[in-house]
Amino acid sequence: MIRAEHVSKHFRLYRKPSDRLKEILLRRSYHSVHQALEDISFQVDDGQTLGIIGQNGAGKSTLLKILTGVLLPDSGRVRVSGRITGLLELGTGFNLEMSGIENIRANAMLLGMGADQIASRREAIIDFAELGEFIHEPLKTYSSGMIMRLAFAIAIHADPSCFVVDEALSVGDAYFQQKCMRAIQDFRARGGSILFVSHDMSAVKALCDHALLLEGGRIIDQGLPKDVVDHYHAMFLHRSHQGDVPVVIQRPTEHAAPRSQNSAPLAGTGEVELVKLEMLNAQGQVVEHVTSEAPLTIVAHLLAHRDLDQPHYGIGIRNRFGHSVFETNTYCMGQTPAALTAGETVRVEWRVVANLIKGDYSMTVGVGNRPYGTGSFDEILFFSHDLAMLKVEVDPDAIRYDGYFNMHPDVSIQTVG
Ligand SMILES: Nc1ncnc2c1ncn2[C@@H]1O[C@H](COP(=O)(O)OP(=O)(O)OP(=O)(O)O)[C@@H](O)[C@H]1O
Repeated sequence: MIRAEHVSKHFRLYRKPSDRLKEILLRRSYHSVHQALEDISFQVDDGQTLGIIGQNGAGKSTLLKILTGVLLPDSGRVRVSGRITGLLELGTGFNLEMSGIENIRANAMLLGMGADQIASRREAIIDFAELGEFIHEPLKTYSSGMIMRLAFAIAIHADPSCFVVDEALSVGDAYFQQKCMRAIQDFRARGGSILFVSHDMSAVKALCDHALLLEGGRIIDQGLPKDVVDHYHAMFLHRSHQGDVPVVIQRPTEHAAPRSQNSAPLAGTGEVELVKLEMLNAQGQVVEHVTSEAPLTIVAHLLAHRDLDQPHYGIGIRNRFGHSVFETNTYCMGQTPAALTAGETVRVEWRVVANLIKGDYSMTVGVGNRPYGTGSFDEILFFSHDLAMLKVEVDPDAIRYDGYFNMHPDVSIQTVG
């Protein structure tokens, strides 16, 4: 269990190093104060994973340093039941002149392991790191990925009760990253608590039980990973908007229930309104459920409150974890929709085949203007998730498959020997 209670931390910023000395000698202030963390409180229970997200400089590393005891908070306190380890400050305490084996001993002692414990875990650490003969070579001959292997192997074998997973994990190759993720999942299944700090929002949604969003050193949102990640994405839409009207970012208040079709958009200027969103079956009837593999038509009626010279329309389907199963927009599809005049309503009809596995899905709708790049827009007029729910049921006679969706494989089998 990890608990942070009202943790705050500031840094003094000096414009030049000599200002520190001047401050002492002249007894005048030569610094400005930067509040890196302000009143941070949360708890991660045993067997739980908390995702910490936020833009560069939001305070994530500072928070991790305080949790792991590398930095002291100005006020507030942190309580950790047991040992907290991770890859923070990758290889802190490693000696580059010493071999991998020698570093295992030194680093494990730094993490608080006793001599007997180190001796009994040594082979397991060496096996996990898979460094071959390099384990006998000095660390200065290692690549950053090899150092990460060693650091992770030691940290996960140090019997932690809390494990910090941060971007340092991405230094490893794909094979080792997957191995680490499996070890972390096992650790969680045994009751360990995990702090997961990442810019990979899909991973946050897939791995975490809860998430918190930091901005300017404060927690501006916390809750289900899916909702907090939506909020984070909405912040980017906010920033990318170049128009005159401020973007409205609205957090859904009720996590479980889908928002009504006329609720304010999650992000957008509000200059386009979603009047109606319907799903129709092959017979043109409005439905909320569909059989896997059946045709489905999604119809959005969108009312423009201002002229749009290059409008584009987007659609998305997400599963119950908030993972995007499919999304596209008319720009990505190479379409050039007609310009819209204020007061006009446009009917956008998407005809798809619901080749999805059984489950609950939700609809995303977006409207942008003036596209550029690989699917970005100068203006986002409307963008909202969870607008309508779709239940996909499985036809027992259909081809059986698992995963997210049916890729309609073509298979051939030959006897070759
Ligand atoms: N030792 C320090 N002295 C002065 N300012 C600091 C120090 N460490 C961090 N800061 C400042 O505190 C703020 C938070 O930094 P922090 O590294 O915690 O952010 P972050 O969310 O981890 O960012 P990133 O995603 O880029 O790693 C930043 O504005 C940073 O410049």
